[in-house]
Amino acid sequence: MPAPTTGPRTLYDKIWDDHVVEQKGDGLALIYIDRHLVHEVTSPQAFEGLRNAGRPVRRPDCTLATVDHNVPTVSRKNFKTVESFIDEPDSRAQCAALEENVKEFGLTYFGMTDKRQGIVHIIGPEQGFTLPGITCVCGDSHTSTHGAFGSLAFGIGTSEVEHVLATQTLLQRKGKNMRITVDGDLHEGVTSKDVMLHIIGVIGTAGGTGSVIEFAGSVIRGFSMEGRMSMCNMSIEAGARAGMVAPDEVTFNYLRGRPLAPKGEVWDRSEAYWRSLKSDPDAKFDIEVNIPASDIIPTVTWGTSPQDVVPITGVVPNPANITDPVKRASAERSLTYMGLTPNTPMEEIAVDKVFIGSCTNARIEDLRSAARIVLAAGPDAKVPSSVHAMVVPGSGLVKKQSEVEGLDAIFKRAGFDWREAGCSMCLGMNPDQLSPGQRCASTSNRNFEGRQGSGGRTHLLSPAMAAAAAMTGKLTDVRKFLGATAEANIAAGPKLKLANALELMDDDVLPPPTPEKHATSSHSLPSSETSSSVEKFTVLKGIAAPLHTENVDTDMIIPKQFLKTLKRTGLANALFYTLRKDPHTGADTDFVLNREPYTKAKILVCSGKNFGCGSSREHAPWSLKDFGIRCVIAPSFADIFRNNSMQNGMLPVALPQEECVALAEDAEAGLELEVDLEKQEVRRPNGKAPFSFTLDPFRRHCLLNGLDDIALTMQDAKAIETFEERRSEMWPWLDGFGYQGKIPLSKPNTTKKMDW
Ligand SMILES: CC(C)[C@H](C(=O)O)[C@@H](O)C(=O)O
Ligand code: SF4
Repeated sequence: MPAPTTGPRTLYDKIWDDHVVEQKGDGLALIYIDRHLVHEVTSPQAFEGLRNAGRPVRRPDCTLATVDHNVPTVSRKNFKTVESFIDEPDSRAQCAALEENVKEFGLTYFGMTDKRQGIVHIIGPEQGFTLPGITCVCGDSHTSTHGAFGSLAFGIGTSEVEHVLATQTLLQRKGKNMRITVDGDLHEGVTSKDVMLHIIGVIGTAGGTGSVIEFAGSVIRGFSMEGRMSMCNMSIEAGARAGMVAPDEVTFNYLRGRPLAPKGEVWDRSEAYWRSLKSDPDAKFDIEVNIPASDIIPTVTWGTSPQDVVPITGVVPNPANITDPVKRASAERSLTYMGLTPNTPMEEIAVDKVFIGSCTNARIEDLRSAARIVLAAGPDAKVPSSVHAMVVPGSGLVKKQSEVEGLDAIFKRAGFDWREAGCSMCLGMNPDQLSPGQRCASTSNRNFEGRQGSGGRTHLLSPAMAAAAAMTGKLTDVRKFLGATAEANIAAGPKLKLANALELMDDDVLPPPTPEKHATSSHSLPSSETSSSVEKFTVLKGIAAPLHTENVDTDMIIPKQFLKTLKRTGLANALFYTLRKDPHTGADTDFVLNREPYTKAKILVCSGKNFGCGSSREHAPWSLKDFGIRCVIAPSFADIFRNNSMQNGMLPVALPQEECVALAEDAEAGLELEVDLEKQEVRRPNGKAPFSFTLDPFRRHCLLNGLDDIALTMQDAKAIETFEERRSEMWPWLDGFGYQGKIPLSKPNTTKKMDW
């Protein structure tokens, strides 16, 4: 057994210690993964890797798949097959590929006709697949959502998806412990979404980089599981690897009776363990942030980064007041993109679309809070004809519950569009998209350029605020929908029958999955003979392209339309597509990578902080590599992007900002740089002194030798088997996740109290 952290421990330390299979030194460890969620966008290349290597999925009983990003949200009444239902060929191909893969590898799958289908981060908790104390991963950045249960949950790239499918483990470096405490009383109208947007505004989108955030304080304790999930969901927008909340009565009450949660005596045992999952009173956090609840009022974003927040009572900021030139230029660009004039009151901004949905805010409580505002507007209030407002429940079960409760009728009566479950307009990989110039009040989590559709403008806000915007046609302080008149309108509205979600989960027995081709292997790892596909990185000399942008998000590196590929290659043209192509003519712009000599760049030097923030798409490093860039130099990197790069033989070099600025000047002059990984230095032209950098020794060794993680992990087969034996003894509820025959299933407990 590896040595656990000594002394008082944080919740993160405890979960980490409980999952270390093999300590690799220098903070790096092979950790066991208890739960793996899979969706259609980031899995095809991983399954292909398994297929090519003849590897089975090691733990189908710990793996759950669904389709969410590409699915159309129109009625499925006439659904026959994915092939006939999805018009767009690439979306169709990705969904069809997942259907094939789950059959071939024998995985449990909630497909488009299954009422449990939905956004991967909604269905995991809903089913009780997500549990306290577990490690949970998915090829998706918002896996952080599941941390709300007191689990260590984080997004991974496609190479890591393959690694987990094959070995049920991951090589991970332990992050920093960060605690954000929100204490005090919240003002009326302030929700968990406002709290989180406010936090991101305070710490910035790189504020949590390298850390796992534990959310604490009376405000978080007072939130429901839905509220906690919304907060942990957006930990990724705060730059963190994961977010978590210690489990408590709220958590246990939510989980009790869920189809895949432990039952009977096993429940009692698991609950006793879960109660030990909290940070020790003297545990040390590397970073502590305290936020007074009284500082927060309903919040909305004005720009193209989630940190661009302002109270709804505020005005559009004026870039002229920003002294840092990179930041000022970014703000100016954002305002131009958003079509906003400095100093405009936020409440004067008219919207064309309202989107209530996404893994941040498409749970039952979110829809109830939006419906409440619609009711508060009065019996005859309607969404103005200039606005298209849509509600997209996060899962088939959320949809069903809302319909039993009558929420759909409230929305439809007021003129909202009521849709089927999926990611929808959060990202617009399906037909739900903004047109250029359209402005949307959105309950999702990212307001990046082009996120909801090329040229589309996104303002992030809470479900209640989104509903208020839908009713008025402009961004609106939700507090205008509170008070005596609002209460009278709600009281006079339709009587709602609050339903119990558990009663709708009648098909709680999952058939044991049976693979069509690959035998499942629960106790032996496949051989490590497959040759490594990772290119060695030793010395790289070449043209460096300068980039002066803060927060280079992954949607900017490669927009969503290119995520529909089933391959890892052919993405060179997709790199920085929206910056490289004129949206109207399709002609090349004068973006740096379109100019000589940078069309041949091998290195990218970014002078602004936070390169690669946003999604877990490995397509970002794939497209850089395909273009010919194998090294990015920047002041800081988002964690997932950094990992994804190294999985592909690429080197992310973090240097102090002033050194990045100096290298960008060399690059501007068209001079070559030389990156030497052995010596850990970046050599500059004209005899200027080199800059040193450090990379952790293990990753450096792997890159220098072109070693691939899966082959390395195969060598730890014995340790993994030993870990699994111990896991079955200590946490038996983690084996089999409720498959018939493993853990006896009883009918759900239906006594849960329901509140608005
Ligand atoms: C497609 C997926 C890789 C991506 C993510 O990781 O976040 C998506 O869910 C998103 O929200 O951009
Ligand atoms: S952030 Fe949006 S696109 Fe990504 S998983 Fe959540 S709902 Fe889907």
